[in-house]
Amino acid sequence: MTLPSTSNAAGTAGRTAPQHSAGDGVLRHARIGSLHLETGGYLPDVSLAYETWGTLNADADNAVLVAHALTGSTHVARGSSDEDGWWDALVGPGKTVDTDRYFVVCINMLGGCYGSTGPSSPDPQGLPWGSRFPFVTVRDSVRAEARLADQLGIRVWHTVLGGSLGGARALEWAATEPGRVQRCAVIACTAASSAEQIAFGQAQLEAIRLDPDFNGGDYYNGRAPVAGLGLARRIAHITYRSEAELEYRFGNGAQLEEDPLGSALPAARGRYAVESYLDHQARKLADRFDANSYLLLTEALMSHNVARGRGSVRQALASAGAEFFIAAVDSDRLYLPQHSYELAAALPRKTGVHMISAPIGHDGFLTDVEQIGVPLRDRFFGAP
Ligand SMILES: CC(=O)SCCNC(=O)CCNC(=O)[C@H](O)C(C)(C)COP(=O)(O)OP(=O)(O)OC[C@H]1O[C@@H](n2cnc3c(N)ncnc32)[C@H](O)[C@@H]1OP(=O)(O)O
Ligand SMILES: N[C@@H](CCO)C(=O)O
Repeated sequence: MTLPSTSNAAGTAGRTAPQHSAGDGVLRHARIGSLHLETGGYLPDVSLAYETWGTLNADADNAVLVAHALTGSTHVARGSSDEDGWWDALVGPGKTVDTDRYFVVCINMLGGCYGSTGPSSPDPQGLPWGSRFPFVTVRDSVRAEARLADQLGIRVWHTVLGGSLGGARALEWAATEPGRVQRCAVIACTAASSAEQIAFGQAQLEAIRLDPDFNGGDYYNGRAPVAGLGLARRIAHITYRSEAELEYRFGNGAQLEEDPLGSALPAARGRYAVESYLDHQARKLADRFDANSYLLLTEALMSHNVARGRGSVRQALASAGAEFFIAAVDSDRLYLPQHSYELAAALPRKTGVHMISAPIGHDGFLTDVEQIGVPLRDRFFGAP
């Protein structure tokens, strides 16, 4: 298994402001100090990985934070390396989030495996944290990200936006740091995880934990639990796609290259096309993601509840100074549009829900993101 870099080595020392205002989509690390976590855990030395694009202006009022989804990285847009970004259609020169005008920042979530301190990072003794890495919440990550914003000289975000887990982070930013978020876009996400979302998450967690190679989370000196992680991804991926899309693309047919004449019974051959597709998704994720980070971020998402400790959702967001943009995917069977309407109804100011019309389901917030380009530009990113 190839793991992305999880180095704790900070590219910038201590709490001094990094000397870069012009960004280029290059991975950087910032040490933000120790963190006491919401549920009692403690991390003595936290490093956050991030990328930036564009230039922070003299008034520092053009900074935009983009939050990635569950398995996303900091690479939201192309940079000097030309490697594709996961929201290239939305973020870049001349795009809705125009990197010629805005200073765009994307931070790997605390506990992730794209460079921020996570379970595969070394503890103070130099050993991987593994099973000893504490439970983190979306709120913990926001508190950590706020320290990085301080280091970058960003007192207030022009906009914070994200989809799915990234939407949860954006919403939590608006509630946790109400004075620091002017605009907030929550896409394909809700105010709190539902029972069904938690249930899907739990099945994924069990798949990983039951892999003998998981070893309670301490597997860094042995084989990684790729089978468990792959099974978790299969379960998740089914929820990310719609029944109609799977039917249209794969039906009940056999995997074609194994059955060029289309004559075999897939059941007899043991492999349907949709199985092959899920196997591919499983392998792809297991090749790029750490199982402990997958567990940790999934648990963080399961615990997402912007109202926790703040009364109702309405009360939690009452003091949020941000203007909101809420979007959902019409075919999403994981983050139901109805829940986005409920979130919109709880906001301090009347806000509609922009509907992304895509047949594929939840992943539509990635594959069809261009559909929010115009409304988001109209609402948040109009003329300078
Ligand atoms: C390094 C990083 O990737 S950072 C992370 C960035 N990504 C993110 O933030 C989100 C994570 N990404 C994703 O979830 C997905 O990549 C998405 C949602 C963006 C992709 O969605 P889509 O474009 O609809 O891709 P789709 O689900 O059709 O999958 C296509 C893949 O399935 C493969 N495939 C299609 N049918 C079959 C089949 N019958 N058997 C086997 N494989 C198949 C394709 O060959 C293709 O493979 P590839 O991705 O290796 O090129
Ligand atoms: N496909 C996305 C969906 C999560 O919302 C991901 O892997 O991050």
